[in-house]
Amino acid sequence: MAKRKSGEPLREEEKRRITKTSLRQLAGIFRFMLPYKGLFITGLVSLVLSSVTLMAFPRLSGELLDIASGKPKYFTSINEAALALLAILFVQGIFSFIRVYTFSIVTERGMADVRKSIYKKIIWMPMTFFDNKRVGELMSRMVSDTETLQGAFSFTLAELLRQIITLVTGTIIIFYLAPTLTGFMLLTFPVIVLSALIFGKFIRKLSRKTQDKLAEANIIVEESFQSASVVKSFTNEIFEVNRYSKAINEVVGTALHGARYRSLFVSFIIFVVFGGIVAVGWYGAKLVQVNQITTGELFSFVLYTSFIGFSIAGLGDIYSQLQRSIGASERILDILNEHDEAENTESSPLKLQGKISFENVSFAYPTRSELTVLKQLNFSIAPGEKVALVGQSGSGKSTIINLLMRFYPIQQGDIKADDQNIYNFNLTSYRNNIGIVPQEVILFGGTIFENIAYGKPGASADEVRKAAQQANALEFIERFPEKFDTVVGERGVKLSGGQRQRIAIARAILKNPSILILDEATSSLDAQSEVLVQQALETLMEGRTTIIIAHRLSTIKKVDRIFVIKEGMLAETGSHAELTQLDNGIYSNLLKLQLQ
Ligand SMILES: Nc1ncnc2c1ncn2[C@@H]1O[C@H](COP(=O)(O)OP(=O)(O)OP(=O)(O)O)[C@@H](O)[C@H]1O
Repeated sequence: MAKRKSGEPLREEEKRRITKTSLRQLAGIFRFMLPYKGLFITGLVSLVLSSVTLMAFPRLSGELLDIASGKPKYFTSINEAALALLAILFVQGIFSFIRVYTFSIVTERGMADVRKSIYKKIIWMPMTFFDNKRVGELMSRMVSDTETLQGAFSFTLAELLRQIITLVTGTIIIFYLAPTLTGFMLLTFPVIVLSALIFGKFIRKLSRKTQDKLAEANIIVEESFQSASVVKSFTNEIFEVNRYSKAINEVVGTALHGARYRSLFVSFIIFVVFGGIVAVGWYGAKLVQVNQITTGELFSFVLYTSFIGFSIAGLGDIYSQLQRSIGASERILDILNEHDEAENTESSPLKLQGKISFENVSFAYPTRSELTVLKQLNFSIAPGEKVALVGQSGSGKSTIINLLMRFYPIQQGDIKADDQNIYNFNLTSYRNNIGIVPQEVILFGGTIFENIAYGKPGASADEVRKAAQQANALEFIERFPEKFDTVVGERGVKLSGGQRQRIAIARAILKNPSILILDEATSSLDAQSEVLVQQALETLMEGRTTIIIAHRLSTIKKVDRIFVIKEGMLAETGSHAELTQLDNGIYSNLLKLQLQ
């Protein structure tokens, strides 16, 4: 997710009206700053003091000129005035240091708390949440929204306050210093501000168009790089180059169209602003001539107005930063207010025997409520029994496992473990009793040791070694130069499919669950790996209730019972021998197909 720079025009979805309610949204995030409120207030006070102190600077600079021309007001010598200026710089330096440092502490710590809270929230969300959200979207919540807020708390809010202080005190001082000149200047002001605002808005619209075009071109890059194999297999390199060139040419066209107006805008602004300066300078010089103000006062006036001018110019950017921050805090609060699965009760030790029963279970995924995936499903599996789920793709096998894992709430019926409703257990205690060896083994980027110990965080080296041995993994691990410390995953050694499966088996052995779920890999391993994996699985299955989503004949033959699932219902049950005897049975037909 690209970081949005300040000064970049806001996208339509980033626009937020700054109202009481939207500011309250931003304030909602403030609760994360509350633990550091003492520091935050110190920062605020330092900010006010440093801004106010700095406002003495233009006046004292003017005083230097007045002393030189023999019309001193506050000091008698240039040296004295220069020393006072240095003292002011020094004092405001101290205040600025305190402000920046305290704000940094508050935002770094506060935002770390926000990040931890979002992460904790998301990782505890139920599966339905992950079905609805894309990982990229969640990442941007974690990365760019928190970054925007960090900017808001460490910089934007402070800047807003500083600009307002400068604007208000600056205007009061120039009114006091040279009322007629200020009056004259204020007359020229609306013309400059209004024309800049109207023209500026038009220019921003144009530059947003360029950005949209650039985004379109970037999508082509992203898509084609991600699907490089598709591009190549269709030999569409030239087609893609042309597509990208066309998109980039459009960017240039739109950008140049905008550039014409931007160039006009820049020369216009320079003319108007400097025109204003000339007008004020002309009028100021006349006032000096008739001794209504001193040269020093005119100089101070010019400095103050430039301070004020910069503040006004900065406010526009701060306004869009604030809008962006309100959007970010809205999205973050939305996530933080979601209902997660974290339970208030401590997980207690629970050791199930492993009896499983589905009683009249009907289910539709929350994201596709119109499709009933499981229909009045009934079955019971005895402790230690081995069952294979067989059925066509989409028949509902994985769904049965998802429900057993309590990934989704069911709409009808009961799922029981050891004759108790599974929804009555503490979720963590319950899931601790189930081990899964998935079809696609996903290893984390750490070492082999860490990946096996994932099954039992805090496991000792001996336990991990023993699990690896039982999973037939020890031999290949020992052959790596770094043994258990070998880094797997994205970087480092890539493990073969069979090796990855054995790591997953070792992980499950270490977890020592009463209920085991094996989702057989569809892609076949070479004969030797297959034997090693099978042996490891048999060790793993010993004494555990096992449900296998079966694809291989060799596994199916060995199980106690086979459940044939058809369209979310149990169509046939029995042992391999029993089901093969059925004339025109689904299982026997499937078998014939496989054998063919
Ligand atoms: N997360 C989900 N959200 C919505 N619908 C889903 C979800 N997961 C699966 N489905 C739908 O539920 C039905 C059953 O899918 P399921 O994954 O249980 O089938 P399966 O028998 O395991 O298939 P396969 O052998 O291909 O893995 C399918 O129609 C599928 O499209």
